[in-house]
Amino acid sequence: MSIPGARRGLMLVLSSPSGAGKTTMTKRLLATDPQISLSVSATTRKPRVGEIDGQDYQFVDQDHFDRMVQTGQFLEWATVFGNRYGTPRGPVEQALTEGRDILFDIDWQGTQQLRQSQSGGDLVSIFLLPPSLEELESRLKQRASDSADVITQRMSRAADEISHWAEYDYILVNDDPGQCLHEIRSILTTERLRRERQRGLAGFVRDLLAGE
Ligand SMILES: Nc1nc2c(ncn2[C@@H]2O[C@H](COP(=O)(O)OP(=O)(O)O)[C@@H](O)[C@H]2O)c(=O)[nH]1
Ligand SMILES: Nc1ncnc2c1ncn2[C@@H]1O[C@H](COP(=O)(O)OP(=O)(O)O)[C@@H](O)[C@H]1O
Repeated sequence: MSIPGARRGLMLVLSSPSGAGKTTMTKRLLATDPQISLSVSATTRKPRVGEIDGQDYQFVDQDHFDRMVQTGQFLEWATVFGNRYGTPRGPVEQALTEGRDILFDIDWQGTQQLRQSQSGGDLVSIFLLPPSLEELESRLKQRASDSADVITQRMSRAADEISHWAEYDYILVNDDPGQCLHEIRSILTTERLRRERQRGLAGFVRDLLAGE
């Protein structure tokens, strides 16, 4: 009798208003869980100091992005803060087929599109809230990667982004980062065990009952 092990991969989405901690949680999760890999988005945004092309984002110009749209290379794409962001289709489809999990740091527009896609059943979505708007602003300032204008623009969009909270499966308040990571890992552990994701269960139970 073989114990069921292989399962379908899942798509774990992390969304939040800018500055609430998606990138921080993404990096910590990737560093502690070898079974999940990041969907590297393409963007027309300019790289921040320390961001690596091909690792944090695939940085492309507007023409290149348009060509990717026209040739159907995106699973979803959206305009956020005046820049375009999109999820390349190929690596996601390959990961799911091979039973590997994939992590997305994308906004509510992208999450809606993934939910409606063919792979919508493989989606698990988490929305991160900041403990307060004051704390959100102080995190954006402390990150020191954006100009004052950009920070104002991101703060003015925060309420709009937060208004989509109820579209997500799980809501976490990112106060203590260690606690938040623990909660994300707990969700992942539980979702991996869902009956419909486990392959070979029916055969396992049949053999179990037959005493084999
Ligand atoms: N729809 C969509 N949104 C994305 C994608 N990649 C990043 N985003 C979102 O775009 C927004 C801006 O990202 P970024 O410029 O890195 O700033 P951040 O908010 O500080 O992470 C965030 O809400 C990201 O989650 C993508 O491929 N698709
Ligand atoms: N729980 C937390 N407590 C305090 N600071 C945090 C926490 N999570 C993230 N930060 C800091 O806040 C800033 C914004 O976080 P980041 O992960 O870049 O957010 P996002 O990707 O959602 O825009 C960074 O400087 C990060 O180090």
